[in-house]
Amino acid sequence: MEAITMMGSPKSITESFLPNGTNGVKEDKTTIGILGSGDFAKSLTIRLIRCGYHVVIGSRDPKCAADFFPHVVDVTHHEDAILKANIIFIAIHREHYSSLWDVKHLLSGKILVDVSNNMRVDQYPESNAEYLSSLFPDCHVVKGFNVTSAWALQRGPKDASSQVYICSNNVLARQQVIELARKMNFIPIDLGTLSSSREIENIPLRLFTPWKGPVVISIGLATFFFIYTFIRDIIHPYVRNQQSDFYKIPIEIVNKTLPIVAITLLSLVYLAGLLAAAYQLYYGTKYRRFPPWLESWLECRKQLGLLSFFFACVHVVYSMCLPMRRSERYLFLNMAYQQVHANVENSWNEEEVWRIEMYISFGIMSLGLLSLLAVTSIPSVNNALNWREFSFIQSTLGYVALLISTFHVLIYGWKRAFEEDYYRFYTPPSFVLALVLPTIVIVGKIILLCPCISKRLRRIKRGREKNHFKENTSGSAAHVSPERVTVM
Ligand SMILES: NC(=O)C1=CN([C@@H]2O[C@H](COP(=O)(O)OP(=O)(O)OC[C@H]3O[C@@H](n4cnc5c(N)ncnc54)[C@H](OP(=O)(O)O)[C@@H]3O)[C@@H](O)[C@H]2O)C=CC1
Ligand SMILES: [Cu+2]
Repeated sequence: MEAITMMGSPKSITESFLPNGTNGVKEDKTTIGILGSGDFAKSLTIRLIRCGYHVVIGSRDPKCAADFFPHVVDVTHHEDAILKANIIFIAIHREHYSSLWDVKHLLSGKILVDVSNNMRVDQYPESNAEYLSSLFPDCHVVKGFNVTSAWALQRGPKDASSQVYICSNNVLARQQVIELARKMNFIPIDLGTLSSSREIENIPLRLFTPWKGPVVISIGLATFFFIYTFIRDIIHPYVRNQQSDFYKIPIEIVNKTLPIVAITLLSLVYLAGLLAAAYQLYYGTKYRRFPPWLESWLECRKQLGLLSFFFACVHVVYSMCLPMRRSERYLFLNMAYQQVHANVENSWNEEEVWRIEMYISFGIMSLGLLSLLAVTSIPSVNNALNWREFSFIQSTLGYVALLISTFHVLIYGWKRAFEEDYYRFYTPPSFVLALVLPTIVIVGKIILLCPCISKRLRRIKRGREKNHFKENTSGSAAHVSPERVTVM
């Protein structure tokens, strides 16, 4: 641990600067300094005051800045503020850090909390906190609080759900700031040394990173199947028979697209695991790294699964609303009229009745299973399960869900696809496209379940294969093995 010299009241960093600590501040309250009087400084001040701290603001123009702070806040010059506090938040942008150069001698030994963010990921060669530390090597720079917004800070300590990531090269300074964060009703996460600050600075710039790939895939699939179904079910009949079915676009065409996307995404979840198993079988080891594309695919299975669940849910809502449509009523009345006209008393068709009953039943069952998979992917639920239980639900029941969904699609489409119109043989109906991937996955799983293959796979997973040691010493351990990653 490096030697620490403190300016201001406490002589050692081990002394507490927090409320109820014996830091020698005249008032019972601990003084926290903030340099800068912008949005973040204002919100931070409010939160600190609410949590029982005394705040001193260091500003270039204290007179002007004082108007924006409650009267209990001491708004003063940088020099004065630095002398009055030992934990000092640097609430100014990185570009202006060097303006503190003049007060460098006063900052020596203080804990500087760097709260800054950047505009872009990895904007500068070194993180802002590391830059601050290089400017003021005699200070203990702690990175933190940057993941919270000025708005979230103002909402007050009642909203005690937000996490803040803290790191510093000085363990005691880090502990002080962690304790401060806790007292401010944040959940502090200790990320170790200042080298983590770059990662912490990149956190607020992330925008649903793990979701990007799966969302792009879903949108791509939805667009493709929508256009395909539109051409096939609307444009083709129009060109061929001048039949105008454009009214089907908002509901029927969309509702044909949704289940295809749902089942394709669910197949992608399990296809990744199958490919990983095939890879391990091929190389005879689990200690070989997967190619990067497969690794990323395995890592986004949860998002793919949840998106599949989302599309399935929307499909259910659309399907339940089908009878509400005016078009459905007209078609129904027309059919009844034609039936009367043809003098048919009873149009009951046993085969059709069974087909639809089975179709709906399989649909409900697959939605039930998908819901179960989605619920067990919630971290708190997932933590309550042991690995075997989790793997049973996510793997075994997941495959059952895929099988049932496949039946659901098959029962719906087979009759319409092969009996209605000859042109359907030339262009595969959407439902046939929807069945390509699930069929590959189900057949792949059946092959893996063959006794000789599953026995070999089990040996590989237990690390008992002959070439395991050879591969292992080459240092290419698979970080994402198929059984290690959350399936959904
Ligand atoms: N706003 C937010 O929600 C969040 C902000 N942050 C970080 O907090 C820091 C402050 O952000 P924010 O309050 O929004 O920014 P503002 O622009 O609102 O305030 C910055 C403050 O820095 C001081 N300042 C401006 N120019 C200079 C200069 N040339 N030299 C010295 N000091 C200067 C000013 O204070 P004065 O005139 O009193 O000297 C000014 O009020 C930034 O690093 C930002 O990344 C982090 C998370 C969220
Ligand atoms: Cu359906």
